[in-house]
Amino acid sequence: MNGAIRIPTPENDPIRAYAPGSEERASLKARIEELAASPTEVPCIIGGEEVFTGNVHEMRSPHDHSLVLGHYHAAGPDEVRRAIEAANDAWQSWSRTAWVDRASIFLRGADLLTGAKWRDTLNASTMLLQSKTVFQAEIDAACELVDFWRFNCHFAEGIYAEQPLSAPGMWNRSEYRPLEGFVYAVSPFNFTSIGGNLSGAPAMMGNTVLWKPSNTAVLSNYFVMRLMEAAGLPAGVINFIPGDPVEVTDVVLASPDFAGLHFTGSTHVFQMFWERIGKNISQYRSYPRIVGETGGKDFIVAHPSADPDALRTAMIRGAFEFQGQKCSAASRAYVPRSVWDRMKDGLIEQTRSIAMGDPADFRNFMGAVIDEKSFKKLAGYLERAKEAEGVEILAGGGCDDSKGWFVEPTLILADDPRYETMCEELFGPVLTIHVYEDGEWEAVLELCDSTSPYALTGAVFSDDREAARQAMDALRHAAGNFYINDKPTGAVVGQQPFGGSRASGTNDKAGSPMNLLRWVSARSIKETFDPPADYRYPFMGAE
Ligand SMILES: NC(=O)c1ccc[n+]([C@@H]2O[C@H](COP(=O)([O-])OP(=O)(O)OC[C@H]3O[C@@H](n4cnc5c(N)ncnc54)[C@H](O)[C@@H]3O)[C@@H](O)[C@H]2O)c1
Ligand SMILES: N[C@@H](CCC=O)C(=O)O
Repeated sequence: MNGAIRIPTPENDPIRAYAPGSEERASLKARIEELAASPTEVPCIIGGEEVFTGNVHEMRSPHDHSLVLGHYHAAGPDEVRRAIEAANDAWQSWSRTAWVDRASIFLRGADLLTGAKWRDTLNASTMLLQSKTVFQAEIDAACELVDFWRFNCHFAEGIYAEQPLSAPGMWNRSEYRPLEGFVYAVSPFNFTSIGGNLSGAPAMMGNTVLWKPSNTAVLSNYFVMRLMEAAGLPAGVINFIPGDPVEVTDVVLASPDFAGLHFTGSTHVFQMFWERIGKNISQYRSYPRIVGETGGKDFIVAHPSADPDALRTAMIRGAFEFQGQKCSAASRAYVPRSVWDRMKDGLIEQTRSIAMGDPADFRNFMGAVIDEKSFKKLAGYLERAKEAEGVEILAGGGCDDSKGWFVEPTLILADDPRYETMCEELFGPVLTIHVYEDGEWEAVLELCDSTSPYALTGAVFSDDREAARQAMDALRHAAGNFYINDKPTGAVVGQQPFGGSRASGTNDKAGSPMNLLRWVSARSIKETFDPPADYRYPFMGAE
């Protein structure tokens, strides 16, 4: 196509309210009922073909064990090899496909997702299999995914426009080539949009992809794959291969065509990937790009000038929305005694008032945690907290697995600021609070900075500008997303590029040009218009 094409200027997708009596509410509820009543058979999708491997696994709702939402067919080593072949075949044409054609597919996908058909399907499946409330599903599976695709097209346009200077007699150009090989996208259970972005971002930049979704989020992720196909994604560009993580990964990492890892998940899994890739390094055609956003132990630190009402609201929303299963969730708080005395009762009362249950009942604020493994891990922390000296459970602390994996929103008060729940990522609805004496502000900042190996998100609450500035400085490397007088969750694409450093990841900021740059390998092209025809420099030989 001739013409300097311009991507439509993106705007964040508005969050729908699903108000009682609204058409959108009725339509979403109908889709939830439909998906719950008619189980879905999820195949692998390899080279555009559905592959039913026969190695089937149930998909059960976390808030209702008896509800089977369908089965997915797991990829084994043969299917993974087929997916690598399909990705390599598709690479021949996709890596040469014009930017305008690649962009239009993702822009179309985003547009389709603003309509009821796809929006309801992605939201309903996220509510049913990941136990998200309507609001949490909407900001993730709908809004954030629309934003990832639209904003990334806009950012990619900026990358392609970045061109070098040309001295007289030449024309210099930067060509942003896709990587030579395929990208392996490995996504977590907790954000449907992350699956669409881990697979979509490299594909948008001209790469082909093997996408291994989390086994506890297959349903919504499968519909994301279907949506990309409906938007026109050619066969083999993204290959959807749910399966045993170790088995799938063994085959992927053994391929010389492995060119990049786009990972989001826990820190220990990412570190395992890094080690294995390092060990295999000499067998790859190129140095694989490694991008990983991982765990967090996200903090709220309050100054004596903090507004107790704003602080309480941020603690509750930051810690308990989506059952605390956000990498950004507030899980440790440092509160000065004077503020604590004014907020404690309200915090406990409001935490106890939280409605928990089936997300299909739109009145619930929380659903269940994702699976039995997570339930047991959380139950273990709560049991130990009940016994530990200097530790008090102020609200919650109970678990109930009779119908689903329900863990109560829990507030723990810990005298020891290095008690285990102040340091380790629990990934559940548990907030541990350490109360400090008002005069220890600077010491508490140092404590907050040094307590955990993570550095993902954090927030300071202060009505004193100087104190906020001190916190920003002292905690400069403690969080990749830092909030002043706001909860540490809920980053919006295009507004707060997301990611952390230290043990929290490579901080390549999902949904930003920094991330997209990892999926291209630039070629510098110099074209000389009138090449010299004599090897001697001008005036050579002259005294
Ligand atoms: N920093 C971020 O942006 C961000 C965003 C979301 C989630 N997270 C983190 O993700 C974690 C929660 O998600 P999760 O429970 O799905 O994480 P997880 O690490 O258990 O799984 C993530 C992905 O890795 C795969 N995997 C697991 N073990 C593997 C292995 N041995 N080999 C290969 N692949 C393997 C899983 O199947 C899944 O697809 C938390 O630690 C959270 O903080 C981080
Ligand atoms: N980007 C999301 C968190 C994603 C990880 O779970 C937030 O900012 O809350």
